[in-house]
Amino acid sequence: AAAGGAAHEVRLWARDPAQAAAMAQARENTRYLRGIALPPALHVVSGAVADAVADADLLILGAPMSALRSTLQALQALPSPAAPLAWLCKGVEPAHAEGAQGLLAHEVQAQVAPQLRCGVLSGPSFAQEVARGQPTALVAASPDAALRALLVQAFHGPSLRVYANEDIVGVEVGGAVKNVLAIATGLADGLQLGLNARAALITRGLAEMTRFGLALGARPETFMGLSGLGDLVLTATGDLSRNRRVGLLLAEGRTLAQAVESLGHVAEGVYCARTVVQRARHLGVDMPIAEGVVAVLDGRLAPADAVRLLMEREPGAELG
Ligand SMILES: NC(=O)C1=CN([C@@H]2O[C@H](COP(=O)(O)OP(=O)(O)OC[C@H]3O[C@@H](n4cnc5c(N)ncnc54)[C@H](O)[C@@H]3O)[C@@H](O)[C@H]2O)C=CC1
Ligand SMILES: O=C(CO)COP(=O)(O)O
Repeated sequence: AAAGGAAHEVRLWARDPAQAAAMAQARENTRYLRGIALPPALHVVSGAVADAVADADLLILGAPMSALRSTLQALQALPSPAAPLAWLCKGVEPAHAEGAQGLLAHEVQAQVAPQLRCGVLSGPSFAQEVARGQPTALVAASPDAALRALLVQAFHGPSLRVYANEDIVGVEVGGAVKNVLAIATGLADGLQLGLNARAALITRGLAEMTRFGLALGARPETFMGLSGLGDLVLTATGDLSRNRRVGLLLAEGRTLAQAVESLGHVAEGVYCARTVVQRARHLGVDMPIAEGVVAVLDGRLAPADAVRLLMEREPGAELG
């Protein structure tokens, strides 16, 4: 990464020592980013988390939502306070033993590591394109203005524009819900329902995302930004999306297990769709497209029947 012309010294910690050793030796992450050389200023390490984060100025968590709570707990348990942290996770936390359902990442952090200075980096950003240096715009969200500025300064560069937003609720809702909606457009495209159907799903999906976010205290404008409309358009239409590919595979007649197996990577929408819908119901928010996705994922509805039920709903006001 380059900021203000200066290269950062970056330590990439991987939990699997064998994987870390292979990356360090090949100077490439062959599983995720084949053909892209790791920059010389990036050092791959594994072992104790405390050693990996020692002396760091900024921590970035590039792992799925399922890893967030345990990672925050590990940072909270360090003998000296950890550096500020930004996560890349897009989703809501699955149900867990303490009973809370569908927490956003900053809500998990407030529970387990409230002293940590935290934020999220989000927005339309397929990893392969970012790694190739293709132009990308991101959003850095945190209630902490100094951390937003630190993230912008650290990541803004010739191929990466980073905008700051204080609305972490809206940014995290956008990142979570767009994954569920990308499964929906994958289903529709897999069924060859046409471009009109896809545009309708994206637009009415954005309305669902916005209703859900407003009920959680987000600002409406955030959903018109990079982490809302921006990431929704990317993920719902771009075939690099794992969530969209799950929808395409289900529409071909694959089972969910087969679809997940053939992807080989995490599609967060598969894990968070049910909890998003449960939390929305609890808040009294109507999310018919997300409900349809859950019914398909659960095997209660065939993809074509889910679309038919959406079309058969009572007519309503567009802005209602
Ligand atoms: N891949 C992409 O293009 C983008 C992904 N995201 C989001 O970032 C998050 C991570 O995405 P990916 O890297 O694609 O996910 P991934 O699931 O493919 O893998 C991330 C890495 O995290 C590791 N990991 C999993 N659990 C862990 C744990 N408990 N402790 C330490 N490491 C652990 C995995 O072994 C893997 O190496 C997701 O929430 C995703 O929605 C956001 C923007 C773009
Ligand atoms: O979040 C992403 C792009 O912004 C990646 O989307 P997928 O997880 O669907 O691949």
